[in-house]
Amino acid sequence: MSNIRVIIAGPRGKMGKAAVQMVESDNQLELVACIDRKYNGLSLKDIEGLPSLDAQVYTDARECMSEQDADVLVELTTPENGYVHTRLALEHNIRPVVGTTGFTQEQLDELRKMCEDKGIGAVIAPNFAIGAVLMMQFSKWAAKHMPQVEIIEKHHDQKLDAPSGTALKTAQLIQDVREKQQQGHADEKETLQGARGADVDGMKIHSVRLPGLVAHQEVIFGGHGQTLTIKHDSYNRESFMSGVKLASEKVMGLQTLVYGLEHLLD
Ligand SMILES: NC(=O)C1=CN([C@@H]2O[C@H](COP(=O)(O)OP(=O)(O)OC[C@H]3O[C@@H](n4cnc5c(N)ncnc54)[C@H](OP(=O)(O)O)[C@@H]3O)[C@@H](O)[C@H]2O)C=CC1
Ligand SMILES: O=C(O)C1=N[C@H](C(=O)O)C[C@H](O)C1
Repeated sequence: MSNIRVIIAGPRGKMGKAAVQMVESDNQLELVACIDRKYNGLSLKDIEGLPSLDAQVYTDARECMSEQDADVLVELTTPENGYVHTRLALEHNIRPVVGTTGFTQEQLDELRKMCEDKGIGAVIAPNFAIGAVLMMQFSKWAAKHMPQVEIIEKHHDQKLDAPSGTALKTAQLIQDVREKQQQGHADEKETLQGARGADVDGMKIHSVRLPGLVAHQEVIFGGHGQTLTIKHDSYNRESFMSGVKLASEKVMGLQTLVYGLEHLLD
């Protein structure tokens, strides 16, 4: 089988660097180019701190996608740029594999429509770590039986979006099995705004940002005389790479947009 030709957007970022290394060491995937906002017209090997690879680097995403005969775009930048790159990829019949979080529901709906109109696949995964995918699925199951639930997500202090994509996806999965309901005392009042966190149908989401953290989430369920905590920790960016690899392979056989890695697991 021929290689899957990959463009990576954001190769100098924390996730981008890990993705470049993963693709470099993989037999099925081939890095053909990168999209970087600082460097243009160089080879990856000319950029300090990146592997010695010949892939060409572009600042202009449109130029990159027009010139390169690529199969997949691995998008790991920022919410704003990520959306633009994902649209551009679909316009060029390049399948997006998106780790970037912070897209709005309207943007997701628009991208899904583009995929369906064109009959090509895309994967948008709020979390590529298998443990996080299981944490979300277990939480959905638990919420059927213990519907009083709060989510605490903790991330490094360079993160742009809050709450995290993982926390939002967890809340959406729980919404599928839980009726909207008031949690806490009916007369509860915040004496300091924000004390009770963000609200999704009565379920609260709390976002912690501190140096030293990578990506962590606890989903806490309360019942009579008991609590259940489902917790996941990513300690490094390699934890996400088997998911990026799986998505880059599976997206080749999709004709629509898949939101969440769970849809690609057996
Ligand atoms: N789905 C998942 O499993 C995971 C998703 N994420 C998400 O991935 C994204 C990236 O995270 P992370 O690597 O930690 O962030 P970083 O800030 O470390 O990296 C982002 C990179 O994108 C670059 N960039 C910004 N704009 C552009 C552009 N227009 N063109 C090309 N490159 C651009 C930045 O460039 P510069 O260095 O010049 O600023 C930076 O190098 C975030 O949205 C994060 O939430 C993170 C971890 C896991
Ligand atoms: O920005 C991050 O770091 C992460 N972002 C994703 C999210 O918003 O859920 C995935 C993971 O939590 C790391």
